[in-house]
Amino acid sequence: MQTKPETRRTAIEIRDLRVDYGDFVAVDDVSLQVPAGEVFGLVGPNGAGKTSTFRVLATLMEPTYGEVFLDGVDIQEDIEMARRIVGYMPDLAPVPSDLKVGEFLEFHAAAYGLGTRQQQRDRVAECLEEVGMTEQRKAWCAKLSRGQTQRVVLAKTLLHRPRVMILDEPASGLDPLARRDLKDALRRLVKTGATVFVSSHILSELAEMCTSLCVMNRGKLLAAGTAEEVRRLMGNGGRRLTMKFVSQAEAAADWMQGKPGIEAIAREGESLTLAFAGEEDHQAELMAGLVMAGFRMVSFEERKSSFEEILVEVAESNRKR
Ligand SMILES: Nc1ncnc2c1ncn2[C@@H]1O[C@H](COP(=O)(O)OP(=O)(O)OP(=O)(O)O)[C@@H](O)[C@H]1O
Repeated sequence: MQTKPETRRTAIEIRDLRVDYGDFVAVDDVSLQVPAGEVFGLVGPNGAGKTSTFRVLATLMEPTYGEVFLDGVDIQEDIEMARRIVGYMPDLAPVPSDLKVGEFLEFHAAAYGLGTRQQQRDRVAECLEEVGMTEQRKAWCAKLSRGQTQRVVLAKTLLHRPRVMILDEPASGLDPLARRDLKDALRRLVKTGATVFVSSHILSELAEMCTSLCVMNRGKLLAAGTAEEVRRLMGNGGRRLTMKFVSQAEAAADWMQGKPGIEAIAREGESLTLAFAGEEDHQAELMAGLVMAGFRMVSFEERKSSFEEILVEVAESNRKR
């Protein structure tokens, strides 16, 4: 029996979002849909426009133009409802040094109007448990480590049971163990039906915790999808071809100049590494041509550019401008 594919509702929809600071365009016509239940990553180098995008989603800033829908609610039409839906954890959010963890969270539970005092305390206990900080309830905020502080701020973000969580660089400065705990907490959250949109400028931080992701650079969205789809889209199928010759590598490099798909050739001794973006046919013609021209090849290896390499190239191309 065939089952109908499940269509998931869209938790975050961004349409033609633009954010200007004076003459400077920080977010440039970004459109994106994030299905419910995802841990969705936003990757980009410093200054890409991640925080500006997130601040609009969190209703902290009005866009120059564009629309944002959270769980179907137009955040500019119904800001009150949007604020009930969204939970925002800013980059390096401060915690008050003169409060204990429990006091800090109870203050916010009261500010959110989360029922009676007892219900507020119970909710604080649940959120502390969710982030693995139950034992620190009586600790002074000032005494917390960086990872513990991040977790307390995450607990604060969870208090009002947001259906859409916007987390700006939550893993920055965390050690691998704390990152794993964060990943587990996010996975648990999406199982309860929440959607998480999380940013980082370091892909490896996100790759392990996200189901899908998008890449932003200089205000523009470059690609979105699974890590593999994004790699394909951004790398333009880019791959490295490495070949080793018995001799005459330099002559082989001359012979290959200008052939279809070759973007760059680097030589090291009798080895050549090609940045190659051509079709498979071009690759086959290249190999056959080399052999027919009499170049004696010892080995030939194809390697796809890793996603991290593509991101580094993006960041470096910014620097060169
Ligand atoms: N209030 C502001 N006034 C003027 N320019 C701003 C303002 N806020 C951000 N910018 C600029 O907008 C661009 C995008 O900044 P944004 O903070 O959104 O990027 P980001 O991807 O979060 O960067 P980072 O990873 O460094 O935090 C940057 O060039 C930044 O200098």
